[in-house]
Amino acid sequence: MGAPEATTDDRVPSVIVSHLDVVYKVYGVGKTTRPAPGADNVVTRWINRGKRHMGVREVHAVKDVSFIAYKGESIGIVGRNGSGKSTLLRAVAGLIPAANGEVYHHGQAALLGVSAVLARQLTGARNVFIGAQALGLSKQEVRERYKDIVRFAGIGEFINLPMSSYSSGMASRLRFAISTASVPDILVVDEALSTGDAEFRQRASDRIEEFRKSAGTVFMVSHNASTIKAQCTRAIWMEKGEVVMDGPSGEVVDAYQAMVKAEAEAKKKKQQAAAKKKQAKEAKKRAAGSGSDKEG
Ligand SMILES: Nc1ncnc2c1ncn2[C@@H]1O[C@H](COP(=O)(O)OP(=O)(O)OP(=O)(O)O)[C@@H](O)[C@H]1O
Repeated sequence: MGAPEATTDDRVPSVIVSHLDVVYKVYGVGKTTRPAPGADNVVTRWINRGKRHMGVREVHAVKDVSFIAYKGESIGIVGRNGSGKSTLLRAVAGLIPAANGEVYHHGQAALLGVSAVLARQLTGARNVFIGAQALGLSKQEVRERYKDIVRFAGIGEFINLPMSSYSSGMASRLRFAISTASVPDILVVDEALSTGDAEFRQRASDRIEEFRKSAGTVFMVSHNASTIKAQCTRAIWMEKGEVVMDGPSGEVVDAYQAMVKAEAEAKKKKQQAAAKKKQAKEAKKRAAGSGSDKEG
């Protein structure tokens, strides 16, 4: 299925993904390279000296993906584990290079997540400054927004304690609050809404919705398909690195969930059939055993 029909002609593209391929190279897997049979002689060994090539495995995580995202859209990516959702988001945020194809941005893209720069041994307060500055805010801007960030995180006095003493919910709330202190044109959210309590999730989704309405573009991944349905205007279903469906979030999520359900039912049926077969085999064995006992 193609991208959703334009409802108006004045939609403004924010991200254009054109025939995008992302390939990971995993080094050090498999066997060392061996010379071809018959070629293992002094000369080839000398030529290959020092080249103890470990195998390189390529993982083609995103395959020939194309779509256009518009301002004011929130796009959820659904798909099973390993289907390429996070890789696609990271490529959209400009964090992974394309092996082929292009990603064009109209505006600044940022992955929601400052985890990499935060330090667990430092206080939440210190991390607010580190994280917000990493997002490009000046010290003065962080000072101005500090109270808002802390209020949004809702962690009270804990802000003055090291982050290592936080529960995972508290840490993720603070990360979210810091990450959204500076709002880019294109916001990429990777599973941020799955943590925290219901109240925080609501506030987080309100913040994302506000951002979308102010003509930003939001991309998000969530393993919870209902989050995508509730939060997004559009969804893209990925399967083995390829786009299976792209359209209104309700339709795409329903189709994805129907596939997951059908697969689970088929698996259950297969397991039941296998169990039945095993039972029949055991019964046959027992019957044969008792027959030979009688004979004996
Ligand atoms: N850094 C990496 N190096 C090598 N392979 C990777 C790397 N990151 C992801 N992959 C592989 O790329 C494929 C897509 O992974 P990706 O994390 O994008 O999928 P996903 O749909 O987000 O998965 P999940 O739902 O489990 O988070 C998988 O086969 C994964 O093993």
